[in-house]
Amino acid sequence: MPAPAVAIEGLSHRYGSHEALSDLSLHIEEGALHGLLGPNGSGKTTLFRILSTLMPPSEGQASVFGLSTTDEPSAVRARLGSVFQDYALDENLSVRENLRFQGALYGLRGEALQERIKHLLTLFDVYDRADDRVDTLSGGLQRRVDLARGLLHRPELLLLDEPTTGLDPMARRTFWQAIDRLREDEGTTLLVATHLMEEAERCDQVAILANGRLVANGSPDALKAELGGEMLWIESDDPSALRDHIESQFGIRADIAGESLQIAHEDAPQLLSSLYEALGDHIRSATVRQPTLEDVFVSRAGVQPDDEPKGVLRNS
Ligand SMILES: Nc1ncnc2c1ncn2[C@@H]1O[C@H](COP(=O)(O)OP(=O)(O)OP(=O)(O)O)[C@@H](O)[C@H]1O
Repeated sequence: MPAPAVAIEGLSHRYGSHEALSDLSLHIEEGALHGLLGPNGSGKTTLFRILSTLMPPSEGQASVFGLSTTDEPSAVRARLGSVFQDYALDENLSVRENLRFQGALYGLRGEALQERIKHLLTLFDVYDRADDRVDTLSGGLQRRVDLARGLLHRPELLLLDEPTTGLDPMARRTFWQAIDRLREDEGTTLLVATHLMEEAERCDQVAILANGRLVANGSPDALKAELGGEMLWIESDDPSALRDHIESQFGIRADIAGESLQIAHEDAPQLLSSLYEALGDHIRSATVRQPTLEDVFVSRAGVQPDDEPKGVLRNS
């Protein structure tokens, strides 16, 4: 069997005494679009730094297509590309100049480099802006140029760290269309950190990190099915008091999500009528619905997804 695109075994990382990653094991199959979800500070960037060979882990190992990130870092770097939140473009240079410069760092030059630049910019629908300075492009276009930059050397694995932060919904959609074209065209394996549930829904597999630990991993449908049955959302003036009542009187788990309580149950309507009977005074309103990935996140990570960090990009 070929090695998986990424194999992470027993990975831990400490900054001083703070454990940012804790005994993480995870495989990413070749050709997959694998999402990485987690609250702020859950260890996503730390994992990306280790995978991209920027630092060794404190314990455990990670390999990319069978190559160890610590023992064979240059071979790993040749096979992976990264597009991180702070994009790596020089705003004072044109799109083409940026890509030529980046290509040269990977030993690409001449006709082959020109062709590769043209191919990627055309694939991502920005070729008509090739000779414009980067600072004249909208945020959405800059992200697509940065994506082209990360792909110049034909990496088989691409790490994307919150690639659409700061973009409006339209620019986000266009960015994801570019990703779809990339997968069709080059079959690239993608690991993408995101805080957006609709982006995680697009992934074949989703891993959820909380406090440096892997708390869930599977396809979005499988993760939702694991919650079991339907979701009951209850609004209350005092969700934590209501949770304590429910847990002690009914012996079932309830998670607090903002002003609501979230309960997964195989017969949520029946449970709701029992709750109304016993604790009606504490319930402001309630809804029953099919589980979403956000429900999975709340249940596994124990917190609600973070709000979008404030971006400074101009959109379109
Ligand atoms: N260089 C560092 N020195 C000390 N602590 C660090 C360092 N980098 C990260 N940390 C801590 O390690 C933990 C994991 O951080 P990391 O940046 O990997 O999380 P993250 O999931 O990427 O967060 P975010 O979504 O906010 O980018 C956090 O508690 C963070 O404060």
